[in-house]
Amino acid sequence: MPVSKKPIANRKRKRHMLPSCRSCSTHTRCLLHEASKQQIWKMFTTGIPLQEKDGIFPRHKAPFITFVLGGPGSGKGTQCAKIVETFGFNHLSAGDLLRKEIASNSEYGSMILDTIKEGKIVPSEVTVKLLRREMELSDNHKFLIDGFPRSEENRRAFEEIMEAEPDVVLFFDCPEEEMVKRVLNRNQGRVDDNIDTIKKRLKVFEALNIPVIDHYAKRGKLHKINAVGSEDEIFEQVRPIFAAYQHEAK
Ligand SMILES: Nc1ncnc2c1ncn2[C@@H]1O[C@H](COP(=O)(O)OP(=O)(O)O)[C@@H](O)[C@H]1O
Ligand SMILES: Nc1ccn([C@@H]2O[C@H](COP(=O)(O)OP(=O)(O)O)[C@@H](O)[C@H]2O)c(=O)n1
Ligand SMILES: [Mg+2]
Repeated sequence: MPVSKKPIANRKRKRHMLPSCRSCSTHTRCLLHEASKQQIWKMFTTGIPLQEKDGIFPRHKAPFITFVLGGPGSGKGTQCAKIVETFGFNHLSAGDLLRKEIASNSEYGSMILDTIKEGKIVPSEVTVKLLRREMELSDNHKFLIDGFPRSEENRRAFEEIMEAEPDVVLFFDCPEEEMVKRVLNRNQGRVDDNIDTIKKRLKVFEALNIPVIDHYAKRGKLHKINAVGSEDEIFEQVRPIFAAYQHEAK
């Protein structure tokens, strides 16, 4: 699955420009600090660029947020790669960020690993912090947030912490049989790509993710896509959605 193509040097430069914080010992932890968050999100939500005196490099564009939903193996990651290529979004996969956290031996690593093996949902606070850090570091204001929110708890945590809502929500609708087949053939060495975990994940999807999908359908934000067909056929359903928003998202 593709990760951000942003050069590392760029990330370091941005971190360095963030305000130093009396409560935190490093610039990285400072990203999670309330004051920094409020400044960035004040600008994100009002669209008013920050001044140098605000302590962070001025940005000029409000974020354009897309949530990408669908069951395990429905093709979210595959279609996100195509959207990135065609429309230039920053792809943030919640699952990839959690897996990176495991690989980096973070304090949450073993809890995340156990949760993923069980097909359950990691506490929202952890996932939203990871997403927030990536969004704060991004030079790109167009975000594809893949595999999130997976529960009403995820959704509410994002809204509260980020003080933002998605502009667009995509739902890749795929029959269970097809999802199971795809996951079992995925071949990426994932600990959760086995029949036991996939069965649990499908139950969790029905119980926790469908209510989120219903929520956005009621709010008129949901774009339901038939996820059966070739990758290109599916992308031809996705393309017009972003083409219609292209002016707004620029
Ligand atoms: N339209 C498709 N038809 C068949 N296989 C697909 C299709 N789209 C993706 N796949 C394959 O299915 C597997 C799951 O796709 P992925 O994009 O990882 O889904 P998700 O992120 O929703 O779990 C991958 O091996 C991928 O190559
Ligand atoms: N918002 C999220 C996203 C993923 N996850 C965890 O990460 C696992 C893999 O998510 P993923 O998005 O990479 O999975 P796919 O739908 O791509 O197969 C999920 O089954 C959850 O255990 C989570 O807890 N919360
Ligand atoms: Mg995925």
